[in-house]
Amino acid sequence: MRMLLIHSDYLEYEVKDKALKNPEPISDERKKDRLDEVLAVFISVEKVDESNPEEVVEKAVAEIEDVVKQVKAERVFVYPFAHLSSELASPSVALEILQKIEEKLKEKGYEVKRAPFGYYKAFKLSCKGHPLAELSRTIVPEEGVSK
Ligand SMILES: NCC(=O)N[C@H]1[C@@H](O)[C@H](n2cnc3c(N)ncnc32)O[C@@H]1CO
Repeated sequence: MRMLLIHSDYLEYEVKDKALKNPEPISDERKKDRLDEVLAVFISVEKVDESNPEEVVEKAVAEIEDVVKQVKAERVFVYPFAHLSSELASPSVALEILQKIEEKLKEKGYEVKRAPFGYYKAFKLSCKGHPLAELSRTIVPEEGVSK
C-alpha cells in the first residue's frame, strides 16, 4: 500500500464520471463533499496487500494515527487514489481495505470521511505547507506471515 498524506486547510471533491464498470454505489450527498482542517490520505492499495488485508489495515491505521497526532489534524479524509503504484490490488479487495481503514479510524473516535471508490473526481486541496504537511508511507504485509 502507498499513502500520500497531506495536512490541508480543506479537501473538497466532486464526482464526475465512472472510472470502473461497477463503482461503489453512492448516495447523492456523497457526490460532492468537503472537510476542513483535515489530513487528506491518498491511498493506492497494492497487489501485495491482498496476502494479508487485516495486517495492512492495522498498519495503515497506525501510520495515519501517528501523523494525525504529529500534525494535530482534526479529521481524516480517506481518498482512493490509483496513481501511486503500478501494482494495484483488485478493486474489490481495495474497496474492502479502504472501508476497513475508515471504520477503524472512526472506532478510535476520529471524524472520518471516505471519498467514493471507482469514480473520476474533481478535487481541490489546500496544503498547509508546514514541514510535516506532505508525507508518504509505504506499507507491506510481513512476508508469508498469515494470521
Ligand atoms: N483518481 C481517481 C481514481 O484513482 N479512481 C480509482 C479509484 O477510485 C478506484 N481504485 C481502483 N483500484 C484501486 C486501488 N487498488 N487502490 C485505490 N483505488 C482504486 O477505482 C478508480 C479507477 O481505478
